Order: sequence, then structure tokens, then C-alpha cells
Amino acid sequence: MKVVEKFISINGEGRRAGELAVFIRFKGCNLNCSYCDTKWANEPACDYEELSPDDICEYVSETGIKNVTLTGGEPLLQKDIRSLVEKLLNKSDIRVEIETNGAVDIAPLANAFSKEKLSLTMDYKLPSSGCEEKMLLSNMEALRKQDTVKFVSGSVKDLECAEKIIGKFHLTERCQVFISPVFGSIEPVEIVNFMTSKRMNDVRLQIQMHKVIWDPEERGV
Ligand SMILES: C[S@@+](CC[C@H](N)C(=O)[O-])C[C@H]1O[C@@H](n2cnc3c(N)ncnc32)[C@H](O)[C@@H]1O
Ligand SMILES: Nc1nc2[nH]cc(C(=O)O)c2c(=O)[nH]1
Ligand code: SF4
Ligand SMILES: [Mg+2]
Repeated sequence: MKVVEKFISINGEGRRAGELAVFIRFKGCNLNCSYCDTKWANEPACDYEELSPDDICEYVSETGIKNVTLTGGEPLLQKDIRSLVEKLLNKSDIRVEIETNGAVDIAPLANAFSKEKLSLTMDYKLPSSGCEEKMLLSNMEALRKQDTVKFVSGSVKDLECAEKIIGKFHLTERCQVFISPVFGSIEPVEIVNFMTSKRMNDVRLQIQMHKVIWDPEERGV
């Protein structure tokens, strides 16, 4: 598996935001979002370590951290991802979260690992990302209670689109729903005002905590 960085931090996003987590970031992506904060990991020339699922499990065990976040790049493009998840979940105290872009089929993983110990955080890419047409809508049917759909929004047009999608797929009844600003592009208060005006119950605003704690450009945090 092509790993571009691995580190311990607090999770700055997702259901376990604020908790310690160990991060494994994989190389390469099938999308090219306008705002992507990890474009460097998607460059063909980006350096990486070739690690097997066993190597990654050993690293995770050595850290003593219980939450594992698999991200990228697009982690679901790694051909051994299922084997890695299986090996991690075999460890009794490990919880795995996968950040995925909404353009890769999540059903094989969601169906194989129904236990609460695997949660998927799936983006729905909004118009300002430039990638909305790549969204695989069949993924909406595969979501489970422990999963999250995240709308990274950079404009009011994005927010309007998010609201439509949340309603169309009844997302607040299926899973967790988060709205997060494209960092630095929209004031969080605009999102709050939009949520208030539309009475968006059961939707949560989330700001990437690691970009507030550290320099937003810093890697490995
Ligand atoms: C870098 S991506 C990697 C995982 C996967 N490719 C995806 O897009 O979900 C991890 C998360 O960071 C979010 N993200 C990337 N750039 C961002 C930015 N500039 N502001 C806010 N969130 C951003 C993505 O939308 C995604 O939810
Ligand atoms: N601290 C921290 N938390 C994160 N949660 C999701 C991340 C990601 O890049 O997917 C991330 C990240 O890059 N850093
Ligand atoms: S899908 Fe994720 S990694 Fe790929 S370009 Fe978009 S934000 Fe970046
Ligand atoms: Mg990140």
C-alpha cells in the first residue's frame, strides 16, 4: 500500500473530532477538488513508503492509539484496503474511520464490516469542488447509522445544493450529517445563518480543528 505519511494527532474532523487518532495517508486520488488541502499527496512524483497491511497494523499497535483514520488521497483506491480494515478490526480495541470522496463504491466495505467499529466519512462534493458530477449516488443506499456524509462548502450555492441533497436522500435519518467550510473561503457564520434560515435540524457544523491549532499548511498534524 502506498503510504505518504503516518502520524499521531487529534482528529480535527469527523465524529471523533478532538480525540487522539493515528492517521495513515495514502497516495493518489481519482478526483481533483479545487480546494484540496492535500494535493501534494496526489502528485505522481510524491514520495511514498510501500507498506503491507501487516506493516501498517504493526505501526498502529506500536502507537498505542485506539482510533485509526485512513485517508489520502483516496484510501478506497488502495487494492489491499479491505484486508487492512479486516486486520485492524481483528484487534479488539481499535476503531477505524475512513475518509472517502463519494466517487468510489463504499458498499463492499460497508456490507463486509457492519460492526460499529468501522465508520465511513463520505464527502458529497459540491459545485465549487468541480467534481460533483463524479458522485456515485448509489453510495447513499449503503450508508449506515455510524457513517457520516460531509458537505465541504465554499459558497451559498454549495449550501443550497447540500440542503437539496440532504432532503432528497433523507440523510439525517440514515447517518450523521456534517457541513464544513472550505477552509478560509467562507465565514463559518454564513453557514450558521444558512442552517438557521433553513432550520437544518440534525446537521452539524464542523470546522477543521487541526487548522486552528497548527499552521493550516503544516503536514503531519
Ligand atoms: C483530503 S480529503 C482525503 C479523503 C478523501 N479523498 C475525501 O475527499 O474525502 C479529507 C477531507 O478533507 C476535506 N478537505 C480537503 N481540502 C479541504 C479544505 N480546503 N477545506 C476544508 N476541508 C477540506 C475533504 O473534503 C475531505 O472531507
Ligand atoms: N488532525 C487531523 N485530522 C484529520 N481528520 C481528517 C484528516 C484528513 O486529512 O483526512 C485530518 C488531518 O489531516 N489532520
Ligand atoms: S477527493 Fe479528497 S484527496 Fe481527492 S482531490 Fe478531493 S479532497 Fe483531495
Ligand atoms: Mg486533512
